[in-house]
Amino acid sequence: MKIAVLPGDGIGTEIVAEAVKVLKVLDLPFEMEEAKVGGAAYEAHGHPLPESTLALAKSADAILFGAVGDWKYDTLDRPLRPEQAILGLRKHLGLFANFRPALCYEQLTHASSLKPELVAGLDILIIRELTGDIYFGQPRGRRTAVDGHFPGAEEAFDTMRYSRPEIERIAHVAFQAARKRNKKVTSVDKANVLETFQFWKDVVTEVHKDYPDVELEHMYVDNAAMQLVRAPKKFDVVVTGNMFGDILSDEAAMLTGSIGMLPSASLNAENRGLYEPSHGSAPDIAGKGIANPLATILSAAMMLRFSLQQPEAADRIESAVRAVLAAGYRTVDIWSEGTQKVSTREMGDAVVAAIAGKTITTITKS
Ligand SMILES: NC(=O)C1=CN([C@@H]2O[C@H](COP(=O)(O)OP(=O)(O)OC[C@H]3O[C@@H](n4cnc5c(N)ncnc54)[C@H](O)[C@@H]3O)[C@@H](O)[C@H]2O)C=CC1
Ligand SMILES: CC(C)CC(=O)C(=O)O
Ligand SMILES: [Mg+2]
Repeated sequence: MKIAVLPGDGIGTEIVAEAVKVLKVLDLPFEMEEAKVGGAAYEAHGHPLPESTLALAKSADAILFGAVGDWKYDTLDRPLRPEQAILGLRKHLGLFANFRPALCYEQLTHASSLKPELVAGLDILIIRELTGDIYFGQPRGRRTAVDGHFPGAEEAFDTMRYSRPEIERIAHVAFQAARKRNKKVTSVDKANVLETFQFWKDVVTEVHKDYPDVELEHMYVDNAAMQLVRAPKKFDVVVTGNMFGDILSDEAAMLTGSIGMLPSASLNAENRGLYEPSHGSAPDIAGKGIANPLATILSAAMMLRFSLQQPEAADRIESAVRAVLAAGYRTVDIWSEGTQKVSTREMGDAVVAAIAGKTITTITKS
């Protein structure tokens, strides 16, 4: 078994190093091979997703990905920007189903910006369609407007589109996931304005006929954004398109305490997957050793469960994360009074120690 390790840029290298440490302590029969991606690959090879990196990703049983991007690349032509690497991997590998579980760990109830009673025990799953929508739709570009409010003016345009099979397959994923949970799917759309999302709603409703045991509700995205912070525990599985899912999952991250707590799995039809934290490369904190590595470590656990058939090892990682949080270890993004601020590396070390069965020093509240 081979894992392709693609750390990327910014905090990507720092957090992936901790996840790799955690995977190594499990002593499982797989090899890891690292390659550059994003801005790091652009610097080394002139392209954010070089052929060699793509070939490694295609040949591996699973991919552990950090994050890509930096403000300094924002003036590059779009095909050369670091973000094209992750978009390219999703497209080339057909990674259409993105699972973003938002769990509020008991110890982090007070780390959320919401009232503790709103988030205590939260366990929702956002399923984001990942290879369609306005992020991939063609045509797109710049041109001179021939109509609209300002004919003759320079304008930019993108294309929002979804085909029936694209919607059907993600809807099946969502209903099947809900069957293993609390049997409720909220399909988020903007059917009141966008034809693409009226179609989305119609197709999800048709697919629902195969799952009479699962409750389906439809919600407009603006309301969903509001309900997520009003009463998040009313959701079970949320299924939505690429752009709405991108935005809502960052919002949901704050229900868990921090974007540094939200892992993700992106799967294709063969259940091969790419595993990455839901956040980006965080250039504002890169190099400071303060990034929270837990989303990446928890993504590695998802990788063991979904792609590498190692559910016990995944459980061990998740239990270790609970143990270090219970012991009071906190990176700065989840720190609160009475807990211990630790660095990215110290958090990784604590998870490794917990897996190895070593006693973790409990930090007592002052
Ligand atoms: N999958 C990917 O590779 C993604 C890449 N990006 C790229 O990342 C770059 C930065 O984008 P932003 O909009 O700033 O989003 P971001 O997710 O990188 O950061 C947003 C905020 O969250 C904080 N943050 C993120 N991860 C954290 C962690 N593990 N621990 C503690 N704090 C954390 C950051 O410090 C920042 O204040 C851009 O180039 C963007 O395009 C953004 C999202 C996903
Ligand atoms: C390049 C972006 C589409 C990445 C992102 O924001 C995400 O996947 O959440
Ligand atoms: Mg995002």
